[in-house]
Amino acid sequence: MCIITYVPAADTNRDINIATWTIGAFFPSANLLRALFLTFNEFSVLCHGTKVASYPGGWDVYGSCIAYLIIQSVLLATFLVAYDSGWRPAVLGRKKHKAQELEETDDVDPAVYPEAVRVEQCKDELRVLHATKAFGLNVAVQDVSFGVPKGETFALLGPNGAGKSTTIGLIRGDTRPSEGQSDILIEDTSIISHRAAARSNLGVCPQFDAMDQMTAIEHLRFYARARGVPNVEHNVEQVLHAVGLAPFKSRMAGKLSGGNKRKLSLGIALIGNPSVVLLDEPSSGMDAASKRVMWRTLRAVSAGRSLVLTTHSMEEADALADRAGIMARKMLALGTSDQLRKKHGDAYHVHLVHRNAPNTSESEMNNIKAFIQRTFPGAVTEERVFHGQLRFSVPNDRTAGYDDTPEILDKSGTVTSASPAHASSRTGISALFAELEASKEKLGFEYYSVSQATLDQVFLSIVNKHNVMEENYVREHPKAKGTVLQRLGRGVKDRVHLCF
Ligand SMILES: Nc1ncnc2c1ncn2[C@@H]1O[C@H](COP(=O)(O)OP(=O)(O)OP(=O)(O)O)[C@@H](O)[C@H]1O
Repeated sequence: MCIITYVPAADTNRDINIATWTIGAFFPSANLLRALFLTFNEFSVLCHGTKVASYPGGWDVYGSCIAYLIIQSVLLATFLVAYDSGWRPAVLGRKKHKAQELEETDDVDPAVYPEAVRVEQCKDELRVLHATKAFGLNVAVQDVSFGVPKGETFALLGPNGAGKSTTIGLIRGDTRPSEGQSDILIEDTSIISHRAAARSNLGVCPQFDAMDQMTAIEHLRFYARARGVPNVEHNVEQVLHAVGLAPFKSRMAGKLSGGNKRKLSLGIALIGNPSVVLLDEPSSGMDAASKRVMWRTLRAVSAGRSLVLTTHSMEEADALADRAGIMARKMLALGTSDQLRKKHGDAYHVHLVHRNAPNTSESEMNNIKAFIQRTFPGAVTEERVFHGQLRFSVPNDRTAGYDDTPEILDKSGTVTSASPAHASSRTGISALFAELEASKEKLGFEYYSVSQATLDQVFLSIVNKHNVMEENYVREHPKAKGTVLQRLGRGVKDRVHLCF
């Protein structure tokens, strides 16, 4: 339009040709547009002076468009294949840099470093090495390292915005790390430099079910063919049975229940029998019963594979994972549930109910509080007493809290001192029970329960310790005191496991 408006009429044809050839050299769509102009002889592009061009294959007719499109197809297809296989021109190379610096300045759980060292040399099916990803100035994942050997389920936990999905994106090869030292190896093949080869051993169950207008079995066949599985029918049947979808195989995917849709997503991830499977919130949106069916399915399919699971449900992580990593941008803590409990939730939580509840007097409750302070040094008692009920937590290693002559309550209710030998024996859950039983009658509490820290409490304890803020919270509440999780933590009540 600009050419027609501003260029003298005698030069219009020449300038339209120059413009469409120049733009067409870079954009395939410009060649299609020129071909359209030629077809309808728009702006008289098909005319040579007063005559219509006689040979359609000429350079100034369709020849230039066809030649440009052929060259562009070859170049772009080559670039696409190269890009997909992980190749990058040197100028776009990732910055060589500073994982070492990050390590030296970080203040994280000491268990994280041995894992980073172990994963450098081990033969785990999945190895994440110094994964780092920044979006502009926002560092979403910083120097995260972990390995998942065959047969292990690893749970990646963290608050919203902690970088879990970004880590999964890095493992999938969809997101490229920002740092030169980062690498992700699947069966010793780098997803960064050999994406297609590494992905042949990787299955992904995404957070949201991506279903098409096909039945369950058609979905599995489609993905089996797309992955180049040799014996499609056999593989599909195996997967249908493994995930328990055989009775629904002929149902349209859109008409499956929420739980069965998740199972179909899991089935798609298992097509081709990959050795590493990523599960992004596998039971999100499922009710309690379906969740448990899903967990059973996951346990059944986990044998002989490395599973990485992201979840917000500590219960799920506790039920499925052999090890868990708690992250908020960087890895904050890592270990088995028991190791994490021991390190970050090493306390027994006790819940007492007085026999006169709910009409208990203040002095009766004060007596119990005084008993707790005397008998369990280091115990933390909740300030509020709920109608004759009281909660307190006792550090597991209570020996450390005793002085040389600790006090205990004898049968007559008077305070006596214990020998050091007695003190050293008063550790562990059995000693806790013994002390509670010995004083139960005198102090008048009728029921009590003792539970270990849950993974929820461990999680809260870790993120509180590291002062982790939920994403956007600072922006919206600049004057807020403490982390969101601290505030949540104040409301969290201990769970009761053993009742007497
Ligand atoms: N494509 C992107 N562009 C810019 N920033 C991004 C992008 N993807 C993620 N981020 C940022 O990276 C950080 C980590 O996000 P991520 O989605 O990995 O967290 P998450 O732990 O998976 O959170 P959630 O549990 O809520 O899913 C966030 O601050 C997010 O805003």
